[in-house]
Parts: sequence; structure tokens; C-alpha cells
Amino acid sequence: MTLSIWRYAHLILAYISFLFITMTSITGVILSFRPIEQKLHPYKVEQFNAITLAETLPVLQNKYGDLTELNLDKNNFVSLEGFDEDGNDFKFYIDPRTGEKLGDPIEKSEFMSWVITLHRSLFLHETGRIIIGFMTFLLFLIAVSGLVLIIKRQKGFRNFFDKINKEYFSQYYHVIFGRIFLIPVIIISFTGTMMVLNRFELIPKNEKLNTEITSSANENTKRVELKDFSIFKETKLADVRKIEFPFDREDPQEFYKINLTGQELIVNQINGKVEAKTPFSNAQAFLRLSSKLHTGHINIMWAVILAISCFSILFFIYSGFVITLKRTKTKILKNKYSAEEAEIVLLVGSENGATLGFANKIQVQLLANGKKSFMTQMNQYELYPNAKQIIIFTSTYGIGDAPSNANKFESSIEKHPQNQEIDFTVVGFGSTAYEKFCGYALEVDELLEKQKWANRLLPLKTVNDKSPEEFATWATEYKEKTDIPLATTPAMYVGTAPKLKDLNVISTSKVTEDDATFNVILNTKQKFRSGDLLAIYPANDHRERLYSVGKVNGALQLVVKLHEFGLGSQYLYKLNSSENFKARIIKNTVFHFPKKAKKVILIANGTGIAPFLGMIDENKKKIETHLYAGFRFHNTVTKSYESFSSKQIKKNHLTKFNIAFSREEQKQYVMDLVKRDEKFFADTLQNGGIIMICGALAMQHDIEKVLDLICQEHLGKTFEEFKINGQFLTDCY
Ligand SMILES: Cc1cc2nc3c(=O)[nH]c(=O)nc-3n(C[C@H](O)[C@H](O)[C@H](O)COP(=O)(O)O)c2cc1C
Repeated sequence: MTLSIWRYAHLILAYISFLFITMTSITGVILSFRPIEQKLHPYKVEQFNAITLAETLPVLQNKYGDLTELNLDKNNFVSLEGFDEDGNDFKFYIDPRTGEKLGDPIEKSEFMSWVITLHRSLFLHETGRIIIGFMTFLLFLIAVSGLVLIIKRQKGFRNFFDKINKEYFSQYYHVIFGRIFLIPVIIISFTGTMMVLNRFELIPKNEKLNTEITSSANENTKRVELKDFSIFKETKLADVRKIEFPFDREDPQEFYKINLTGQELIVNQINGKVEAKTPFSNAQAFLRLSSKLHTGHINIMWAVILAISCFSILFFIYSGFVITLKRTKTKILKNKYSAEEAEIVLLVGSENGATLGFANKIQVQLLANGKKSFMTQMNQYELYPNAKQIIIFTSTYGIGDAPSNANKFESSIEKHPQNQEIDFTVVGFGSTAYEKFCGYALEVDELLEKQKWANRLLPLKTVNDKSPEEFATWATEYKEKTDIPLATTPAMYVGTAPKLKDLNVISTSKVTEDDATFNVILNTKQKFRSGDLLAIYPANDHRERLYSVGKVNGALQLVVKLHEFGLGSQYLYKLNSSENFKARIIKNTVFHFPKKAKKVILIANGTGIAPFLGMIDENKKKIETHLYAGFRFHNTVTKSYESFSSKQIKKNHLTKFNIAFSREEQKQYVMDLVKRDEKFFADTLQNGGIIMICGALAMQHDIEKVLDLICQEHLGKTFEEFKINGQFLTDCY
């Protein structure tokens, strides 16, 4: 919770100020080159910090008679003003040891003046300065909250520089650069704020010097030489900002007025006595330091750091928004059913949205299958009077901690014991790069285990690094346990939005009175194999319809059953030859024809034959392959499969074709063919052969039951053992 308050503050401040901060950062980068460039001017002298006023002032006064002012700029360049012998005024940089002229005043270019005004006041005078001042203060707050977030993330200041795990580019470098540049950014923004506050006289000024001073000297007082003034001997030139020289060198009522960092002095020009001084002002001394820090006039190194830090601010703005976009892109979809109505409840714990992305994909499928499912954040946990199942998807943060939208879950689960028995399954998302891999999911799983009302549906499933493959194994287990046909293809759970490509229609066949299936033959430049899936988007929304594909003569072939109200099948049926449409091919590696196998048995019903037609056509290695297929009628379509098969048998791509018709005189299902050839199936499994099955899910269940009986009877083993051994590949829907 505390993390989210800091994060919220960090984000809101960034939202408010990012345009101004972008502008001040860009102009800041440009301005930071000024001190670098100025420092390259040769106006600085060796061992400047050692020079005292007692050394420099006598030299200057001897060399130039009539001096009015000496100034020290932020670069510690000394400039002198006065009148020459001809009465003309002069101003130039000097060497304070010799008085020698070093160069003329550095003129600001027009461009630089423009940039400075934009940086300071947006060309809006005082109003602009107030805006900039406020925004600079916001930058300070953003940087401080950013620093707190890093400290919290690293679990304390001591681990500040410990390893950061890379999630993705923007997130990783936002933190990595944050650790390096947040301190200079805090300095820039704080000192900038100070400068604006001073401008509006909100920082205590030095007290005004009393100018009504009676001199401690008169015409008779013995003149002390400048080099012997003790105050001049004590005062370093480097501490001076400005010296105003006495107008008349002989008048005891005229004084040196010396502006030091944080103090002002009035010095008697005859006897060297300090006639008056303002109390030392820490605020003003600090302000001078602030100004030097903000403008990079400390030294070249610091000026370079400032330039890079200003660049880093631009990067923080960019990467911060990428992070936010990623975080907010995945939202909980609008619920169709209420919490009271829901039979399946999905509870999500997600910090950055990845887990939510997976959960959304499940929610869409549950709803599409007519399930009354409801999805919410784990912190919103309450009573679900009609729930039969609770599915929890949660990530882990900190060190095995809950993500911020799940941190109240543990207390609320104690508060709301459900009133009926509910099955539960927990899927944890995490990273093995962290010590407590899926630590929070484990905690939640154990917590549910303890609830009287909760029955375990599946063992805890962990998903490392948002792996679609690992998540798909949970979907498969869930599908098998519940008969709810979730997609089991990893590609369905890949985070990024799918890129669609053009496919070209070569031909489509027509349905007949006795057969509602039709073929679609497509041309594509994409690589694919039989058993892959074609995803189409008939409603032009994010919902996809998947079809198993076969590769026949190099073309992509679909076998589709036309449903009266089927969005996908109607869409495909209406395609015309040579028409283009957008779709994507999903690799389905778990359902590719084995590259090496002693024997393969292919079992299909209805349109499930599609991938097998391709696999047989592609069986160039002539692996012994037996096809078992079941249809309703013996008609033109099934006859075409028979003629295809006999051609393939001649080529040795297929060994035998076994076909069953369920609506003909001799009623037979494909399952009956399996029973008939039970010995053959047992031998094939025993010898490491592979069975592939494609078609209706109900058919798959029936076949599995039959195969289990066969295995027990003939081999004294369960079919499960062969499944675990990877000898049973499925693609049923
Ligand atoms: C600061 C931080 C701490 C994390 N701590 C853990 C951890 O202790 N254990 C773990 O398994 N994963 C940890 N992770 C990894 C996340 O749980 C993982 O990336 C997850 O997929 C994020 O899902 P989400 O985007 O839904 O929050 C951490 C990630 C971050 C950024």
C-alpha cells in the first residue's frame, strides 16, 4: 500500500509537470554547455584560491588609477571597471596578481539569451518565473519520490546498489539510471527552487548596511598601506563577489564596500579599519552555492554531470510513460455477470499488469463458453453465493510479498468464509531470478488449503517469466479437469498484440446438402507446418477463431464445418478466390508430425482431418502411418478423402486408411475402429509409437477411455504412462 502511495504521487506529479520539465531539461542541457564553454576561456589564474585582497588590490590600484568596481563571476573570473587616463570607462577581465588585461567581457549570444529566458520564465516575465519555480519544485518531489521507490524496491538503503532484475528495457533502465542520476536531479531541482524563491525575496536577505557611518579617520590620520590592511590580508579574493572602490582616494569619508559570500564590509580606506559589517547570512551564502550548483559553475566535471542529468530527465520521462502505459494497458474487462451471479470467480493479484493479461485471456474464453464468470482484484474479495470455482492468478513482489492489489486478501479471506464448498486453483506468476519464486502464490495456495469451504481443483501452478508455455500447461490441466475447452496453445497466451498478415484465397469449395464441410485453400508467404493454427478475426475485434491447418502441395488448407450462426465459418465461407484477408498463423509445436517415430497413428473425426491431410502429404520420410477417421456420411467429401488416401498409400506416405460412418447403415464411430484394432494399438504404444488425435473434445475423451482399457488389458499399464511419455498428442476443441 505504501508503495502505491509513493508510486501514485510519483506518477501524478510527472503527469502534471512533464511538458514543462521536458522544456526545462532540453534548455538545461543547452545551458549546461555555457559553463563548460566559458571555463575554456583562459581568464582563470593559477592558484586563484590563495590570492588575498592585500596582494591584489595594491597592484590594481597602482596600475589603474581610477577604479570603480571589481567583480567576480561564477567562474571566478575577475573583471575590473574604471576610467583610463583619458577619462574613458573600461571593463575587462584581468589577472588579479598582475593586473594584466586578459580579455573583454564575454557576450551572451542571442540564442543563449533566448534559451535562458525560456528556461527561466517562458517569456512570461514574473508569471513565467512562478510557473517554472513551481514546476521545478514538482521535479524535486518527483525525484525524491523516485528515490524512495528505489529504496523500497531494494528493501532498504543498504541494498541500494544491489542487482536489479531486468523485466524490460524501460523498467530496467528507469531504475538503473535512477540510482545514478536522481541525486544530481534532486540537487538541480532543489537549487533551482531556491533561486526562484530568492527572486521573490522569500529567502532572508542580508541586513541592509547602515550607510550613515562616521569615519574613524580624518585628514590627520596616518595612511596605512593597502598591503598592510589586516582585513585585506585575511580576506581571500575567492570569497569576494564585488568590491566598490572609494570614489575619492583622499576622502576619509569614502570607503571600500566589499561584498563577500554571505557578508558585507565597509572598510576605511585610510586606516584599513572595518567600519561596519552585516552579520554573516547563512541563507545568502547557501544561495550563492545553490546558484553555482544549479548553473554548473562549480567546475567542469559538475557541469558535465548536469548536462547528462538533464538528458537523463528526458529519458525518465520517456521510460516512465512506457512503464505506465504497460501498467494501465491491461485492465480488468467489464464484467458481464455480478459477483453474486458468478459461478466461476477469477481473482487477480498484479502489480504491473502482466498477470492481468493472462487472466483476461481466460475470462474471455470462459464467457465465450457460456460460463458465468466474474473477475476482480484480490483485494476486492467478498462472498460469492453462487460460486463453484475460484481461480487465483497472482504475481509476487518485494521479497515474496503480495502485489499491491492483493495485500488485503489474507485478512479479507478470514473475514468472509464462503457458505458453500468451492473448488480452487492458484496460478503464481514470478521469476526464478528472485529468491522467493512465486512466494506469494504459495502463501495464497496454503491459505486456501486451510479454508473449510475450499477444495483443491489443481495443484499450485507456477509460471516463470510470464512463460506462455508454462501457463498453457495449466490451461491444459484445467481443461482436462473441468471439460471447459480453454485454448492450450502457448501462442494464445503471448502478451503482445498479434501482428496480422495478409493471406490470399486460392480456392474454396461449397457445402452440399449431405455435407456441411468445405475446404479453404490459401496462399501465404509465412512459414508453417501441418498442425499449426490459423487465427482469424471475423468480428474485427480481439476475439480469435482458431483452425487447424494442413500443408497440402505447399498450400495452407483448412477443412471447416459451416455453422448457421458461426461467425468464423460464415466469414471463411464467404471468401472469394484471389481475395486477401488478414489472419495470423500460430505455431503449434506440440502438434507437429514427429520427425522420428517407428509408427504413427492419426485419429480424427469430422474437420479434425485437416492437419492430417497435410501431415500425410508431407510424410516424405515414409514413416509408417495409419489414419483412423470418423464421419457422418459416405458422400463426395469423404470419397475425396478416400481417393486422397489411396494416392498417398501408393506413395508410401500412408500405410492404411480406416474410415467409419456414424449415419450410414453400418453405424460405426472412430472409437469402434480403435476397439476393433486394440491389439495393434497396444503394440504400437508398447513399441514407442505415437498417437495423434484431432477433432471433437468428446471424441478425445472416448478414445482415451478406450485406450486406457486397451493398455490395462494388453499391457497391464495405464494409458497415463504413455501420455506422460509424450506418445499422445492432441489438438481437440
Ligand atoms: C521489484 C520486483 C520484485 C519482485 N519480487 C519477486 C519475488 O520475490 N518472487 C518472484 O517469484 N517474482 C518476483 N518478481 C517478478 C514478478 O512477480 C514477475 O515479473 C511477474 O510476472 C509480474 O507480474 P505483474 O506484471 O502482473 O505484476 C518481482 C518483480 C519486481 C519488479
